[in-house]
Amino acid sequence: MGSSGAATPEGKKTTVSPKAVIYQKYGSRASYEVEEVQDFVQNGCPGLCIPQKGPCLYRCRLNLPELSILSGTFRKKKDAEQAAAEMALQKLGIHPLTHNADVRDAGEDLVSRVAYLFSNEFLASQHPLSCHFRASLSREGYLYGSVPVSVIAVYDGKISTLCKLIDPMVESNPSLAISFVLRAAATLPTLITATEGQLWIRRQNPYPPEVIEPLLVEQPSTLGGVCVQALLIPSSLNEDVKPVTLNVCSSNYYLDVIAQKLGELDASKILVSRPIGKASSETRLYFVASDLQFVEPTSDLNGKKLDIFEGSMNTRASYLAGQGVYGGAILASIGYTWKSKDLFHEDVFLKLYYRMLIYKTPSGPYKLYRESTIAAELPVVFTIKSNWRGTFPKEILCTFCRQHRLSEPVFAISRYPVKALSDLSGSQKKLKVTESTEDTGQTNENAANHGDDETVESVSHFRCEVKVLSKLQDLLLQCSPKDFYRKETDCIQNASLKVLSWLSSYFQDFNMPLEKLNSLADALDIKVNTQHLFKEFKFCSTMYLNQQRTIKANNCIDGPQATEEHEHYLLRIEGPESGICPSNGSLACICYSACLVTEVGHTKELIESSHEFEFEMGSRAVNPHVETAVAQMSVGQSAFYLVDLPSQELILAAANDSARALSLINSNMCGLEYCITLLKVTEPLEDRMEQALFSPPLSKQRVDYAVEHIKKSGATTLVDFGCGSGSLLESLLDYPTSLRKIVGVDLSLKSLSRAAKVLHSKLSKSLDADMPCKSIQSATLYDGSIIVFDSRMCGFDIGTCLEVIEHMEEDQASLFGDLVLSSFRPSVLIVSTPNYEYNVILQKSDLPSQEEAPDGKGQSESCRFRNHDHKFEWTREQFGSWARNLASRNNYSVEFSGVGGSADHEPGFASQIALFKRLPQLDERLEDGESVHLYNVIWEWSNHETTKSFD
Ligand SMILES: C[S@@+](CC[C@H](N)C(=O)[O-])C[C@H]1O[C@@H](n2cnc3c(N)ncnc32)[C@H](O)[C@@H]1O
Ligand SMILES: [Mg+2]
Repeated sequence: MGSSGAATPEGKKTTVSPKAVIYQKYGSRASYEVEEVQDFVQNGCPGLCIPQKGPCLYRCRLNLPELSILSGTFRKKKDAEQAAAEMALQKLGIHPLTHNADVRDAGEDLVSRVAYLFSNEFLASQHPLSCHFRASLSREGYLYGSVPVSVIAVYDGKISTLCKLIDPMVESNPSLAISFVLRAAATLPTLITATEGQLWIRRQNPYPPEVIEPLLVEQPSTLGGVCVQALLIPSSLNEDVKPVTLNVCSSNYYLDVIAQKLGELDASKILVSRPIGKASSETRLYFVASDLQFVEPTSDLNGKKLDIFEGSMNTRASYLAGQGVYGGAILASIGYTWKSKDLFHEDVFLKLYYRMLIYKTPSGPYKLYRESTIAAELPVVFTIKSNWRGTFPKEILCTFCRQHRLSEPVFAISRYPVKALSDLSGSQKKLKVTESTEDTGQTNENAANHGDDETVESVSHFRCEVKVLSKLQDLLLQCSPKDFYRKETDCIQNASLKVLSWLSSYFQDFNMPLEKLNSLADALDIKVNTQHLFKEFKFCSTMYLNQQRTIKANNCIDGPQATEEHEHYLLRIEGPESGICPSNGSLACICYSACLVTEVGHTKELIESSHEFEFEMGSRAVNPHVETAVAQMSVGQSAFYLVDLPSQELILAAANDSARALSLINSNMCGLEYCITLLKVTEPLEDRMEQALFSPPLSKQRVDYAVEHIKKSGATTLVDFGCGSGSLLESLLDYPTSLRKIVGVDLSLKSLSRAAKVLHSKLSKSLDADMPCKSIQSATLYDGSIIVFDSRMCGFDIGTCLEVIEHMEEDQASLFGDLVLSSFRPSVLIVSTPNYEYNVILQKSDLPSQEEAPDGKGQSESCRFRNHDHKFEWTREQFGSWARNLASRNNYSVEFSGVGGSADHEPGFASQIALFKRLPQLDERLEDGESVHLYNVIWEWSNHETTKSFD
C-alpha cells in the first residue's frame, strides 16, 4: 500500500498515513466501519460442496460527509482502514505527496483534544490514558491531579497523530510532542501547566465530587500492591544492565515509583518510550527528560547540538527505543491497556533484554522464532518453500525495518510472459525457466486449451526488486536479482533473503572495509548507499561492537592458551553407522544441547536444547560447526564437541539463568559443549520422488543399468566420474565381473569419505570370504574436478557419469564431455541425466510431504527442476544434440536409452542415458603422455595377495 507524505522542514517527505490525513481534514466526522468477510477458497475438488473456510478477511467502509468508500479485503483490519482512507484521498483529489498538512488546523485540533482529555467525561471513560488521570488523583500535595505530559503524548493516539502533523520530526524525536501538548495546554485557561522544567498539566478547578466518587468505588483490584521486576540500563557502557524491583502499592502512581528508581521525586520529568520489541508489547523504557529532548522542532537534530550531550547519551537504551535517551533508563512492562482497567504488569528479566537486542539483528527474528539463538542461523538460500523452517524472509525483512524505524521495504514485482523472456537476454543459460517450459510443450498446450488468462498465468515468470528506505525516504539499499521465478512469492522471498544476508554480514562486522561491503553487495545484486546506511545504523555499531569487545577481553584474560585450545574442536562421533546419511538438500532432524563448560572444575550449564530441530542441509541454516558434525553422522549416531563461545548477547538471550551464565562466561576458559543426535533424514525432493514413484527406485535402476553393461562388456578397468558416495562402485562389488581396477572421482570430500568407508569394509571382507568382487585388485578414490585433466584417468575400458552433468553449468558439462572423449578416451562412456520432459509426470503425482501448493498447481513450482542444485535439465532433444555433437567431434558412436518410463511412450524415460563407444581409428595410438597429477588420492585399496599372483 502506498503512503502519503508531508513535507518536513528540509523539504523531505515523511510518512503520514492516509488515515492521519483524513483525520486531520475531518476529525471525528470521518467514521470507519470494519466488517469481516468470509473467504471461501477453492478446495480443488470439483463437485465437493463443503466450502473450505479461508483466512478471515476484513473490509472497511469509510463514511465522510461528502462520500462513502468501501475498501477491498485485507487480512488485517488496519490495512483495510488505510486502504479505504487512501481511496478516499484519491477520490477527493487530495494528492498525498503534495498534500501539505495544514499545521494551523492541527494546532487547533490539538488544543481541543487536550481540553477534552481534562474534561469530566474523559475521566470516566474507558481509555488507557484515563487510568493515568484517575491515578493522578492518588498523588499527594501539589502533585494531586497532575498528569505527566509524557503520558498524554504517548498514550493518546489522536494527540500523537496531530503532533506528527504539526511536525513530522516527532517521528524521530517523540519528546517534541511534549512541547506541543504543553503549548496547547498553555492556551487553555481551565488548565495549569507546570513551570521550571516540570512537565505536568492539571485542571484549574478540581473534578466535582459527583464525578470522582463513583470512580473511587470501582478502584482497580490489583492495586493492593505488586512487585514488578524491571531492568535498569545505566547510561555508561561500563556498567552492567541490572535487575530492579518496582513496588507499586494502591496508594501510589506507578510512574512515581519508576521516577524514584531513577532518582526523581515526581513522575512529570519521566519520559516514556514507544513499545519495545514486538508491536503488541507493553514493554517500554522510562527515563528522565533531558533538555536536549525539547530542542525546538526546527533545530538541527543531527548537527552539533547532539555532540554536547554525547557524554550522557544512553546508547543501549537509545538503540532499543530508536530515540535519544539520556542518563539511566528503566526497562519495564507495566501500564494501563485498553483491555482492562487494572494495571497491567509483567516481569522483565535480563534474558528479555538480550532477546530484544537479538530481535533487532537481521537474523534475530528467525533465531528467536526457531527458539534457537545459538545453533540456528538465517539460511543463505531459499530453495523450496517446504524446506524453509520458521518465519519467511519477507516477514523478517519487514520486522527488521520496523525495528530500526525505517520505512516498510518496497517490493516491485515484474511479470514476464515466457515468450518475451527469451528475448530479454542473450544468455540462454540464465533463462533456464524459459526454454524448459517451452520445450515441455505440455504446459503451453494445456494452457492453450484453457484460453486467455490461464495461458498468461501458467507461462509467466517473476522478478522482484526490493528497496529499503529510511523514514525520510532516503534509499539505503536496493536489491535487483536477475533470477526469474515461477511463483511471485518465491521471487519476493529470494530477494528479501538476499537483503537480509547482506545486512547480516554487515551486522557481524560493522568495521568491514567499504570495498568488502560493496563486493558482498555485488554478489547479492545489491547496491548500497553507504552514507545513508551508516547514518541509520549509527547506534548499532556501538551496541554490537561493545558486545564483541567484551568477549575478546575475556579471551585476553584467559591467555592465548585458552583460545588455541578451543579453536580446534575435537569431534567425537558415537554409535553404529546406520548408512542413512544426510546429503545437501535433505532435511536433517536433530536433537541437541549446548552447555557452557569451564575447564576449571568442569562446571556445566545448559544454555540451549531442542528435542527436535529440523533444518535443510547445505543452506547454512545452522552454525557451520553443527552442519559439519551432522554431515559426518548417520541416523542414530551422536556427536560431541567443544567450541569457542559465541557472542555474549546470543548466550544471554538463550540462558535461563543469566547471572549464572554471566559468571561462567567471565570465568577462565569457558567453552560451549555440544551434544547432537541425528534423529531422522528426509531426502531431497528428487530422491523422494525417485523412491516413491519408481520400483525399484530410479537411482537403483540407473545403477543396475550400468552394472549390466559393465558385466557384459568384459571391461577390466572402470572410472566413475562424479562417483558421489559410491553407490555404483559399491553395487559393482555385489556381482562377479571382470573388473580388476576401479576408480572414483568427485569433488565432495564428504561424499568421498562415505564412499571410502563402504568400499573399504566390503573389499576387506572379500579377502577372507568367497565374495563376488574378489577379482578387484585395486580401488582408488580421487578428490578432483572432472573438468580438469589428470593423466591417471586416461585409457580406461569404461567410464560412467551418472546424474552428474546437470549439477554443473551447461558450458562445464560440454567441457567435461570434450575432456573425457578427447583426452581420457575410455572405450565406453555411460552418461545419465534427468529428462526434463518427464517432470510433468512427476509433478502430477501426489507425493505426500511435498511442497504444499495452495494454488493447486502441484508441487515444486518454485523449484524449477527436480533438485534445486540442478543447474539445468535437458529435454531429449537437447541431450541428444549435446551427445551427438560430442560423439562426432571425438570419433565415438552414441546410442540413447534410459530408465523409468519407456522410449516408446511420451515423454520418454525419466532418466535419459547416452552410451558412447569409441570408434576404431587407424592412426590412433593411446600414447603414454606426460603425467599430470592434479587430483588427490584420498583413499586407496589394493589386494596384495592377488596382485602378487598376477605379477
Ligand atoms: C547427484 S550426485 C551423483 C552421484 C553418483 N554419480 C550417483 O549416481 O549416486 C552428483 C555428484 O557430482 C559431483 N560433482 C559435481 N560437479 C563435479 C565436478 N566438477 N567434478 C567432480 N564431481 C562433481 C557432486 O559432488 C556429486 O557427488
Ligand atoms: Mg541430479
